[in-house]
Amino acid sequence: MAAALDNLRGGGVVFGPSGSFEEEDEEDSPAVLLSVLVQHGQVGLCFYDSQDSSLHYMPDTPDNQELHLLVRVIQEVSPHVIITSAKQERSMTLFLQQLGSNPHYRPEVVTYPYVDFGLEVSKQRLLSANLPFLPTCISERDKLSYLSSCISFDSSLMLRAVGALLKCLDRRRVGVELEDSSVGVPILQFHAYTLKGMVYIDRDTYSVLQIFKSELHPSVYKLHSGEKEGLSLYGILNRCKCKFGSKLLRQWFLQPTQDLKVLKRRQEVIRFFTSPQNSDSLRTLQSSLRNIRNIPTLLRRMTLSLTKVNDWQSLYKTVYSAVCIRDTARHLPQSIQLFRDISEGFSDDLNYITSLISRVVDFEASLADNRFTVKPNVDPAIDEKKRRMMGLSDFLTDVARRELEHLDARIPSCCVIYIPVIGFLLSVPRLPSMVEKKDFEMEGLDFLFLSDDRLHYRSQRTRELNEILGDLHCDIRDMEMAVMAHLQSAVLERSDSLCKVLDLAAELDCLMAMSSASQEYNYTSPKLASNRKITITQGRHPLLELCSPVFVANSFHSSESEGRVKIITGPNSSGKSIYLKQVGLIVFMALIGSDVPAKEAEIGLVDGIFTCIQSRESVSVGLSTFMVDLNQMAQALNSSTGNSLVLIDEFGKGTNTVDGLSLLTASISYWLRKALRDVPHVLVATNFHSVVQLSLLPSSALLSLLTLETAVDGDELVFLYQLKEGICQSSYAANIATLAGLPTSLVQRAVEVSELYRVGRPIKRTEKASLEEETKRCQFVVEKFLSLNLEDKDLDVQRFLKEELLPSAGDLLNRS
Ligand SMILES: Nc1ncnc2c1ncn2[C@@H]1O[C@H](COP(=O)(O)OP(=O)(O)OP(=O)(O)O)[C@@H](O)[C@H]1O
Repeated sequence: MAAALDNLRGGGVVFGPSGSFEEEDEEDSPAVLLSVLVQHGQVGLCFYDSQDSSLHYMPDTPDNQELHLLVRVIQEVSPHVIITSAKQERSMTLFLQQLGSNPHYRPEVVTYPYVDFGLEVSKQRLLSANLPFLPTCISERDKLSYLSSCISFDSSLMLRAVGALLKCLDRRRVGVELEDSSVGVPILQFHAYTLKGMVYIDRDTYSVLQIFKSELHPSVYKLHSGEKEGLSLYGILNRCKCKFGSKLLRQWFLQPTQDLKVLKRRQEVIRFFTSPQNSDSLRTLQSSLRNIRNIPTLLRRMTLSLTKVNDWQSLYKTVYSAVCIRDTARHLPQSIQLFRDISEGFSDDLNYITSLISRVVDFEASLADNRFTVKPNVDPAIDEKKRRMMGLSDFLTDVARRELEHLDARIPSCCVIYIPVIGFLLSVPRLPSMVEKKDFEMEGLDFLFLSDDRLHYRSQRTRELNEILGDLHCDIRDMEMAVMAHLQSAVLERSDSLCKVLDLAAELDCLMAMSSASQEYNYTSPKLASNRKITITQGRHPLLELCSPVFVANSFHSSESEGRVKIITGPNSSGKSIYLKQVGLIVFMALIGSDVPAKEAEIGLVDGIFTCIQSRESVSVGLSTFMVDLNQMAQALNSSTGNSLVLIDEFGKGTNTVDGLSLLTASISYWLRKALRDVPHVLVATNFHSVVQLSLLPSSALLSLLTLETAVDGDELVFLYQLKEGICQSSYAANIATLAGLPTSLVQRAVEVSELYRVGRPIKRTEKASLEEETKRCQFVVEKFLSLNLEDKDLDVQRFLKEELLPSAGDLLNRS
């Protein structure tokens, strides 16, 4: 971190510690104020740029111990003021200390009490901020709804940082110094900020694409977190062997990148391990990786001298395994950067540490005694003391015999024992006559205690033994602790090498995990390019293909010549959403360096994946489902660029059909009317067939219409899941409803109403009698008919038919 921070140079004005400008002639220079909060490995930040009065926010993102991400943000933004909480995590304190020691860049650091970073306080500050683009009469509730489309309310750390930033802006009156005090600092626009090279993906996208999916564990009360990973992309790719590998993989998932250098570094390793002839190396390395333990925790314990026997064992195993990994990596092609880094980066310090530990620590004895024990021949003084300890029992028997000669004749036997800290004692059995404490007194002996019906005394002889032999046990212990302290400092001196092991081992672990998944699921290595083209040949959905016995692969081509805006229509359940998500997932996988489920793929790197797919209702701001939809659409419309991927599924169905359809049409038209280079890759799945049937969209070479094939077999609708060009002519809703098990009569009535509605004829209400009544009526007619005497000359059959049978039958016919 120190090196990275040393590279930081402030641009423009440098604030002095007092906040005053140091360069007078730059009094009007714009200022950038950055507010940041770091908690539990996550960074939430935002900054205000006074040049255009804009507020930029970065959704909460995981960062490592050294806060590399924050360093990069500060490098890129060069804030003049950094606002943070007075209550900080250790990583942030270290970060600020390092920042203070950089002579080239000295931003002013402002700390506010932790309460200024409260979530509710922040929301209130945001609501009362000067937002000139909002109408003055807007209600607080509407304001909150509107703001939730400008700034991500899901990222609580970032939102809390916004609160502190607004407080600072207010206090300093940035840009409104000469205005009346009632005029607040204006915020003219909100921007989502992503580091150069990073890809924007919000939390909803992670959830709808099932990149992560946490499920509550059934035995939740037994577990700490109570959560486990459900069926998700992370779940199927995470085959890491060490905890740090899994952690790094999660970070890669949360920070997809456009950096071709990084991605190609990952791809070359995956390509190597997916080749069947290298599977032996993969297995060898994976078995060594299993032993890599949490090095930072071990080192921290060492600095606090809290190292336990288990820690020494873990450290030894870790370093020994690291040496094995290095030896294996040295035999692998050194043209692959990671193997070269491991061969060179795993230094001889590791050999030194392993040989030192194995020479010094007696693991067997340590485990038996549950304390650090030194092997023989490490320290002659310890060996000598231990020898004396060993010979002590014979010697003490001798002493005891001589002591017995001087004792009261009633005492049948005695022994001399050694108790650590207390020293040597004379131990004699208690006689039946010894009842009271005064009975324990013996001449020339000092009574100490009674235990197990034995009396313990200090005698002249045991006093002498204490002086001559000292407290042997404690001495040995102290001396061994001194050896341990030496060993600790020898290890700590080489902590840099150990930390490097962890970083490279975690990277290797992730890449081998991704290689195993790629091999098992038959993925392919995508070609990465920095053009604006995405070509996926016979792509598959990585999760559905695992659950479905047959999966139909589909291709995706998006470029200026093949169209960048695709509208997919198709009956319900025909596979539209799956196709949309599969494209999103394949692009995402390419952006983390993974292989992808397709026959071939060429992915032009995208700067963001925006989704407008129904996920969950946002409880954080109390928005309706439709409002969440609109927020997502607003985000996609406002923030996507010509290099983004936008996935829209069923937008507009949360409101009245015509309004939903209009909003969807207007949104697609907005993109189609943009300059060619600004049109993102857009994929829209919709059940509003009128969008294409009524030709509501402007004609454009960038627009292509796709549908998913189905076939009708008699009354039955068969889904073929095959994508083809064209428009879906019917929703086949009736067939699907029957497939779903709705009563036939109900479906028939729905078809009838739908047809009447389509041709514009009146729809009459039906009042159907209950089945019971109908059966009664039928029975009545049949009984009447059977009771007729056809031979009766007076029988008026005509009357019977006209007056009794026909009205009942007509009634029945009308009702059926
Ligand atoms: N390519 C495919 N191969 C095999 N089965 C598929 C494929 N695509 C979809 N399916 C199956 O079809 C089901 C429905 O797919 P999906 O949810 O994508 O339909 P949809 O067209 O989006 O429906 P709706 O319009 O009702 O949302 C999936 O759960 C899956 O079982």
